[in-house]
Amino acid sequence: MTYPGTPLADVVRMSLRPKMEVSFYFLSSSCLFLFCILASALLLLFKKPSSPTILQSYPLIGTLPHFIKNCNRVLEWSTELLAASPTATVTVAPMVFTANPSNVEHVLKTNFDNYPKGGSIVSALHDFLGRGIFISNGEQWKVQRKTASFEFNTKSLRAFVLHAVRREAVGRLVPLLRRASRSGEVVDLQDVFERFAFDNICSLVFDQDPSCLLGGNEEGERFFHAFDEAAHLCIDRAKQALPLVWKLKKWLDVGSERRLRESMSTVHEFVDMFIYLKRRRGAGDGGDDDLLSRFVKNGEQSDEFLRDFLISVVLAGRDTTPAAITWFFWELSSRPDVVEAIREELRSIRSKQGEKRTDEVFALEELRGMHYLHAAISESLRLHPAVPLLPRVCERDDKLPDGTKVCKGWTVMYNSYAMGRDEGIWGEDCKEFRPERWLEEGEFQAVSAFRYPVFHAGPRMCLGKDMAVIQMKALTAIILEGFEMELVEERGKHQLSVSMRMEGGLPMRFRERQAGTKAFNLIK
Ligand code: HEM
Repeated sequence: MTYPGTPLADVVRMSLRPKMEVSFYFLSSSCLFLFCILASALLLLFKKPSSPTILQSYPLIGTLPHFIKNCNRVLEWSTELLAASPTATVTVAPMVFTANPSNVEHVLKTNFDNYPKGGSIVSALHDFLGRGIFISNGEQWKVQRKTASFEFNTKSLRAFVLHAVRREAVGRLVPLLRRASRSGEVVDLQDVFERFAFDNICSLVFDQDPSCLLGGNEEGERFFHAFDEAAHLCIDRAKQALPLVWKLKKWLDVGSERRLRESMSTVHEFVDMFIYLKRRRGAGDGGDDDLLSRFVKNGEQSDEFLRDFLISVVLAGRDTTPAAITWFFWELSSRPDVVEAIREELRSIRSKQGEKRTDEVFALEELRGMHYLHAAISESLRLHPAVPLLPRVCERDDKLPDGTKVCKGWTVMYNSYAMGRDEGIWGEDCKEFRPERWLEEGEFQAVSAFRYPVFHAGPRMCLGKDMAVIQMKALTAIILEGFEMELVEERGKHQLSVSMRMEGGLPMRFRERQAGTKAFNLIK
């Protein structure tokens, strides 16, 4: 394994530090470049774009000033532009933003091969994810997708997921909320959900329990923090308007790039160790329902393949589900009517169970039957998609269904946040949180994934969708049956990282419910 910070980079770094000898040529061309950027940024500040769908481009520097001005608010910026565009598509060459379902279908399905993953996000994540499913294309992606789809669709994996959720919820989450409700302590529910999800995904992927929710396992905490830091620093790379800056820092092995190298190396060490232990113990010996055991048992994949694949899966599932459920609980905190409707559905399912089961957690089939809860979760994801913006890179010149021209090498970015708030797709009440819009005669009705690409769409659609919905339903049922909750500080601003988190966390106070289930003492 080679990392940045090679001997050559060290030599250069050492020689640059004492006296930065900058040539006259470099200095003058840098000044000219900076002058162009400043001049254009000023122009941009005082001048309105001439067209709502094609943003102004400047001599020499093209659309760079737009990106520099908005690189820390790409989501808000692109949403504003899309709302003002009659076709819900805006060109800021070399980028096209779209919230148009026909364009989304074209890019994600009809012309799938022409829009692989690439660009700044892939180069930013490459050191961390290697050739993992999340950023690979072509044959490399197909092989992983095929094997993973098979495993993700097995009944035994779903049962395993639910078992892990129950164990974590009943053994850790409920006692934690009970303690907080008795002491009056405020709980950051976002942090709780993130720790819960990390424990959960590590059980599913490696059969390892870092017990982050308990906060008691030193090695588990080290793994949790290293993963968190590596993921966030990679995304910070992708957000920079000038990738050259992070590439230079990486080459010099300084600042955030040094921290990133260290955290990635910690994550890689842990995952290598899990693979080694699993191979040594032999899959089938003990717990063999986790993904790593399934891959070790079924194939002859190399350790490197396994590591890249597994880290990708952890990344895909670790941030998205907690972000989604945090926003859901934020919506619930101001909607007692929705909370009551969910409780009513839970009561009605419990009443079918008969007396002997009133203190048990719900089974898979019962969770599937929760139509209103499914509608409420989908409604929250519509307004607060965990992955609000996704890019694809165009391989050959193309034209989108609405007539937008896309040149080779350009990035097409679809914005599911803007799509979720689009009147054309959802009607006049599109800004309202109204779970009923998903129900027909009490049954949940899905919509086309191209109009609602919250879990992506087409051949690369999210593999963990069902699993995530099961997890969110089970968790919500356990919390709402057992506790009343109250938001203690105003929240609602988003913070864009691996997924769309809530800025400042979600501080909640809990109170045990008299009418809640008597105990959560059984793990089925
Ligand atoms: C609410 C929760 C979730 C949301 C909103 C979500 C959303 C998404 C989205 C938008 C993508 C496309 C990403 C891209 O192409 O760059 C994706 C892909 C993926 N997701 Fe999820 N996800 C969720 C939970 C999960 C979970 C829990 C897992 C695994 C246990 C998972 C596994 C994956 C994988 C493996 C891919 C890559 C698929 C491929 O490229 O072929 N996801 N997800």
